[in-house]
Amino acid sequence: TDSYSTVTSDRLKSPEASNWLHWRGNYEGWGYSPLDQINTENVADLEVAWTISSGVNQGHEAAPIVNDGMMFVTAAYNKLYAMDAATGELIWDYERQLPDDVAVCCDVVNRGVAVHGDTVYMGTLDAHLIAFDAESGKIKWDITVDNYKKRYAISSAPLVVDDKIIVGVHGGEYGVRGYVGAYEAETGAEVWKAHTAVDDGSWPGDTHETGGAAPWLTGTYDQDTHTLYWGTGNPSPWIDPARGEEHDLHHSVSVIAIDPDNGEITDAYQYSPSDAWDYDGTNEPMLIDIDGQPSIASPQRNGWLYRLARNEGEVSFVNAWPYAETNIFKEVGSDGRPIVEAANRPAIGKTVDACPAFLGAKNWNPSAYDPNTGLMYVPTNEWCMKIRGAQVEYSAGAPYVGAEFEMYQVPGNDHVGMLQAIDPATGETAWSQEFTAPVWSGVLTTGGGVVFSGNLDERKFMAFDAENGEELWSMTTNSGVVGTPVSYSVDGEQYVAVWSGFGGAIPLWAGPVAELTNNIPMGGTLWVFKLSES
Ligand SMILES: O=C(O)c1cc(C(=O)O)c2c(n1)C(=O)C(=O)c1cc(C(=O)O)[nH]c1-2
Ligand SMILES: [Ca+2]
Repeated sequence: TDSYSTVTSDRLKSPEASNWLHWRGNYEGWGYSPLDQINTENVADLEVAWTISSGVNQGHEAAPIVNDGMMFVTAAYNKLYAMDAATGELIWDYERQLPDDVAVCCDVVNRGVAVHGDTVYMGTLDAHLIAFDAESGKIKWDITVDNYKKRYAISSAPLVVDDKIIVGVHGGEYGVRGYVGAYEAETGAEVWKAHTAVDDGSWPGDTHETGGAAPWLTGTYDQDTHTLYWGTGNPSPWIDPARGEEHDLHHSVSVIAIDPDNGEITDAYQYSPSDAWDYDGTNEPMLIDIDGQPSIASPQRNGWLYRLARNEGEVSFVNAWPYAETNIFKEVGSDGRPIVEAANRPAIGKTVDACPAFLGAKNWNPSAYDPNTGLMYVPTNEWCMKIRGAQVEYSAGAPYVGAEFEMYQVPGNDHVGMLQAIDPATGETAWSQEFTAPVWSGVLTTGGGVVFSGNLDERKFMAFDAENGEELWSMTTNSGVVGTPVSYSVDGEQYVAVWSGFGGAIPLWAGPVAELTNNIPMGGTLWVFKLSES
C-alpha cells in the first residue's frame, strides 16, 4: 500500500460504500453494504478470492474492518492481522500474550477492531485497550481498563465517537460491576465511566457493586442527537433469593442512552426488570426510521422484538412482539413493562420450563437491516431450558450465576436455528429459513438485494434473496460459521468476507443441544469471495 488513508470523524459518520469502517458498517448498526455489483442475478458466480487461517481453534466472531484496501481482522485469543484486502497479503500481525489465568464466560472470542485517524484499536480478554499504528502495527499505547482477575474483559469491538474510544466490559457471570468507558484516542487516558448497575435504590443494599449488567456488545451512535445507545447484560447473579423479585435492578437487561461527552446515562428502557433467566439485553439497538419516526429496533434474547422511539438523550417504549418460542411474559404492557408469567420464573427450590433457553432467541451474532426492503434479518434460535435457583456467594473472580439449568429443543420442532426477515414496524415475519442446529453467525445485507449468513452443522456460508428468502448460493467452509460477514470493494471489485471457526458459547453452555454441533471441525479460516472473472 502507498500511504494509509486517515479515518476522520466525518468519514466515520458517512462511510464510503467501498469501505467497512465500523463493526456493523455504520454508526446505526445496520450491517448493510450499499455495494450492488454482487446481486441476486450473479451471486451464484461467487468464488474464493483468498483465505487466511489463524492457526487456532475456538470462536472466530470478528467483523473485518476495511479502509481503502487495507483490512484489519481479529481472531480468537486477540490475534490481529493487517492485510491487503484484495490479495490477502499479510502486512503486519499481533498476538496478545494473554496471562494463563485469564477466564471469560463464553470462549476466548474477539469481535473486531475500531479505526480512527492512523490508529487501530483493540480491546483484549485481559481487559486492556491497545492502540496500534495502522501502517506498521507498532503499539502506540496499551492501557489497563480493569482487573482481569475479577473477570473484567473486553470481547467486542470498540466504538469511536469524535476523539473517544468507547468500550463496554464483560463479566456478568462473575459479579463485576458493568460499565461503558471512554478513553482519549491520542493517549488512552480515561475520560469517563458510565456504570450500568446504578445505585438508585433499585438494588437491595450494596448488591449493585457486584451486580453485573455488563454492556459486553458494541452500542450504536445517533449522529443527529449525539446520543449513544448501549445494551446491558444480565444481573449478577441471575437468581438471588436475598434480592427478591420486587427490585428492578436498574439498568440490567436494558438499553441505556449515554451522553458521549461526559458519560451521563440520560435515559433507559428495561426489557426485563429483575431478570432471572440470563436474558442479557445487550443485543444490537439498531437505529432506523420507522414510519418517519426515529426509532430503535432490537430483537432481544428473551424472544421479543422491541420497537422503541428515540429522541435526544431519550429512549421510550412503542411496541414489542414475540419473534421466537417464548413463554416468560404474558404480555408487554402498553407502558413497556412486561407482565411476567410467574409459573415460568425460577427460584431456589423451584424448577421451571422457560423458553427461550438462557442463550436466547438471539445472542451476540448481529441481525442486519436492509433500507431497500425495510426488513431486518434476524438469526434466531428456538429452544427452552429447565432452570432453578442455586445458592451462591460472591467471591472475586469465581462464577456468580446462582442457577442450575439444562437446555432442550422445543418438543415437536425439527429445527433450532432460523433466519427470519421481520418488518420492524409491525413485527410480522416476511419469510424464514430453518436450520437443524442452532445458528451463531451474524448477517449482512447488501445493495444488490442479497442477504448473507452462515450456519453450523452444514458449515455453510449462504446467500439469500432479501425479498423472498430463496437460497441463491452457498459454500461449504472449513468449520461452523460464527463470523460476522462484511462487504467492501477495492479497485471497483466487490468482496464479501467472513470467518468460519466454530466456538463461542454453544459448545460450552448448550448441554444436550450442543450435540447437534458435535461433528463440526474446529479452526479459524477467513474466507473472502468475489465474482468469477468469466
Ligand atoms: O454477561 C456477560 O458479561 C457476558 C459476556 C459475553 C461475552 O463477552 O462474550 C457473553 C455473555 N455474557 C452471554 O451471556 C452469552 O450468552 C454469550 C455468548 C457469547 C459468544 O460469544 O458466543 N458471549 C457471551
Ligand atoms: Ca451474560
